[in-house]
Amino acid sequence: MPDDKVFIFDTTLRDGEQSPGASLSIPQKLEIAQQLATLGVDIIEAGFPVSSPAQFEATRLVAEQVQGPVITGLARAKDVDIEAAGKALAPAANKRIHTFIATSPIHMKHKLNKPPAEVVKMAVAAVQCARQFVDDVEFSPEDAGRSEVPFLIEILAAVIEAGATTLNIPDTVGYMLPYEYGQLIATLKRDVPGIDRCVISTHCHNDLGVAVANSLAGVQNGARQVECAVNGLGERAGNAALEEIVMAIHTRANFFTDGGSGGLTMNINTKEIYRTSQLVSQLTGFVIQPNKAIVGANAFAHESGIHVDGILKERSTYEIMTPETIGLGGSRMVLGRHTGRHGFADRCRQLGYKLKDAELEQAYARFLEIADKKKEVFDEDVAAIINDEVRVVSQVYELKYLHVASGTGTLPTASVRIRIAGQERQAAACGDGPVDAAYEAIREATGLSPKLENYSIRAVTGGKEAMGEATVRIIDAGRTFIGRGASTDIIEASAKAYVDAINRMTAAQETNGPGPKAEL
Ligand SMILES: CC(=O)SCCNC(=O)CCNC(=O)[C@H](O)C(C)(C)COP(=O)(O)OP(=O)(O)OC[C@H]1O[C@@H](n2cnc3c(N)ncnc32)[C@H](O)[C@@H]1OP(=O)(O)O
Ligand SMILES: CC(C)C(=O)C(=O)O
Repeated sequence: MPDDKVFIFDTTLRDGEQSPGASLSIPQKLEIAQQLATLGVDIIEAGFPVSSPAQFEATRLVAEQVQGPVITGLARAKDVDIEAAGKALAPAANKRIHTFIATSPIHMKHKLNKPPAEVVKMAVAAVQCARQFVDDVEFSPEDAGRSEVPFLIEILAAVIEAGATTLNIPDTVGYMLPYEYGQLIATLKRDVPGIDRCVISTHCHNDLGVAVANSLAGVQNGARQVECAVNGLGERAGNAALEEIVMAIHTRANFFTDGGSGGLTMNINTKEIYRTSQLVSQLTGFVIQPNKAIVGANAFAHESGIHVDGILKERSTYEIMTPETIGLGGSRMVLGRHTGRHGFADRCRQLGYKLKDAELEQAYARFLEIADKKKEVFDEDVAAIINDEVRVVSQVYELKYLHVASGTGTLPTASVRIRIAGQERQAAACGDGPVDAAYEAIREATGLSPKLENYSIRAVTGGKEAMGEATVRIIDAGRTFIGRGASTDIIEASAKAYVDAINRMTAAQETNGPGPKAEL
């Protein structure tokens, strides 16, 4: 077995699913298992077969249908558990039984109510029983992190003799710190007789927020299997997050020196990481926090002026890995109160605006005012800023009067009066809702019917006096125009936005010049 390969053991479907509220149906488990195989994990822990008929069936179906990874199931050090695991795993081409028993004084005394010698006997018997079903047997001394090291050495030596092939060292309650966990792995690797015939594995929980750091310390000290779960799912604060482990090893491969061979390898196709993370989040309903490493919405987002400037000049100034490596389309440049001139100018260019220096300065000043009021400034806002600040459009159409009637059991109707080049025209119309009715009446009054492509409204200020700001995007003869309107009355804001877009469309038609992507 090459010593520079790290095996990724995914326990999303077993320990991950033990997260309160994360339960998955059998088809959902199968879907995740197939994606884990596409991601390239080496081992999938599909469930705890004895614990329920659904767990048994899910493990059996994963064993039957998922090709590639080794499929494993968990079993206590009890014949009934091991037999259930053996049966559920039978259809798998590559299978492993993972059996465990607690070894810490606290667990042995209070939970198992058994003396250490009996625990050793149960562990040995469990491994021997598992070997009757499979050649590949993993043993875990549960709560190893709080176990006495001489006892760990004794029980691990005994299970190796009994036929265990992987020795997993769980920090079950996330108690250990990285240096300590690394030293534990180094000690076991050095002192357990026969351990060189086995793979040493980490299984770290995140109660102190150091599950990934502990796992990496384990790898640094000779562990070559890492147990982890997608998005860090798992009991309590979760397990080591698969995506973080993989990208740490991928990005810093040479840090984990390995007898001079240069670095560590894995079987993972990192480009599948984002897709896998999203799938698990959607199916479990566990939302990913925006600042989560690797897969959070902000993991490859930049807003601060100095950072964006650096990134635009050379990506590696602020990105230690590329978003493409995990299967994302690219980095996200967010416009907000921290954006600098370089970032703003770049976005204007991307949107198709060619601004002179003075125009850019004027637009940037207005942008900062808006950014101070909003968390994020969108492309539509940039278009509106440039429209308002830089390109003053003549108001051919002006909304003079608007009346809307709508409510439960009422057909929404609107009447408008619009001033068009000095003359006023009135119209009334019905619609699917008050905004639709108002737009229909405006179309009627102006005689123009551009296609409405997008409509959005949001509160610009807080409280019950909040200003609503409507943004519309209309299309005419293949050209897009953005209009904006603000009012404390959201229907009025919507009508103003539509009229604004029509004015921009009319101005562009009059000059008939080639327009950028979003017309001014
Ligand atoms: C650290 C971990 O993640 S361990 C895995 C945790 N996962 C789960 O618990 C999965 C869901 N669990 C279940 O479905 C159930 O708890 C079962 C089917 C496993 C067992 O259910 P029950 O038989 O009703 O027992 P219960 O869960 O209440 O208690 C656990 C029993 O197993 C014993 N036990 C716990 N771990 C082990 C072990 N590794 N080997 C042998 N016995 C064990 C306990 O001492 C207790 O035995 P007791 O009844 O003699 O006191
Ligand atoms: C069963 C073992 C590996 C476990 O989940 C733990 O100790 O956390």
